[in-house]
Amino acid sequence: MQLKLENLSKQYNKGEAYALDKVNLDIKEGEFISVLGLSGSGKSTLIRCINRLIDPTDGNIYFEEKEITKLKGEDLRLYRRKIAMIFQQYNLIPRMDVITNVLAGRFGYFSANKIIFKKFKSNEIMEAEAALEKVGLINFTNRQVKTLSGGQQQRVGIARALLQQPKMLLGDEPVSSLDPVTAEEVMKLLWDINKNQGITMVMNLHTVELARAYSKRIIGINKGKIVFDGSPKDLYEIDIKEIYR
Ligand SMILES: Nc1ncnc2c1ncn2[C@@H]1O[C@H](COP(=O)(O)OP(=O)(O)OP(=O)(O)O)[C@@H](O)[C@H]1O
Repeated sequence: MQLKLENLSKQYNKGEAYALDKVNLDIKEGEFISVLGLSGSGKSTLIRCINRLIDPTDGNIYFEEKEITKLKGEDLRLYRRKIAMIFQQYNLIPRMDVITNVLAGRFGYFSANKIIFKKFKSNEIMEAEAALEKVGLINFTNRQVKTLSGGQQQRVGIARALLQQPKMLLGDEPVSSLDPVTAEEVMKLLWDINKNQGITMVMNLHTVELARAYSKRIIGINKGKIVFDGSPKDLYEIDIKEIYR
């Protein structure tokens, strides 16, 4: 198993409802998983616990058989390099050019200052160009990010994630800000990367249609609990009602 969650719970504030409630989940290397649920159901909390952007209140997380629930410092940094993330609002530096934004992937989770003052080596630049080639943006390396369309910006986000050479890619509603056609194109790109590079995908998605079309496994969350875990063909109307109840 690549990732194992055992009774994972998250309560942000004492007395409040649990955002995640005793979640158990096994993820194999190379899976393409979509996570569905209402706004506030706990989708973001789930993926942010996986990459330890937030600390779970209870339970355990194992990655490649190693417990990572309480990693700190350098160990946590090394773990996070293996788990890349893409976001609904892309989280790029709009004023900077495409290639610099991609090179930020070198830092895993980056700070703008570090990038501005960093001199990159030629092999790092070649890697960034290769990532841009993969996402179809090789002719945009010197363009300021803010001049790109939403779909192109998310491609930059994906290229940046690839530069981390991750084993798993997490997406927090990565196509929710895009029009339906562009959303499909970005999903197709993620699907290709999953197929060709074997990177495990866990994507929070906002439509059942996208989840059905691009993932092999769908996880439905309602009020912090997993209420569906199966293949798209086993997702019936009654399951969808349960997820969006
Ligand atoms: N930093 C926080 N502090 C307190 N409560 C939080 C925090 N982040 C999330 N929550 C709460 O935890 C619950 C789950 O939120 P989460 O963001 O994980 O849901 P989601 O399914 O990703 O929703 P959305 O699609 O709207 O982002 C919600 O009730 C939310 O209000």
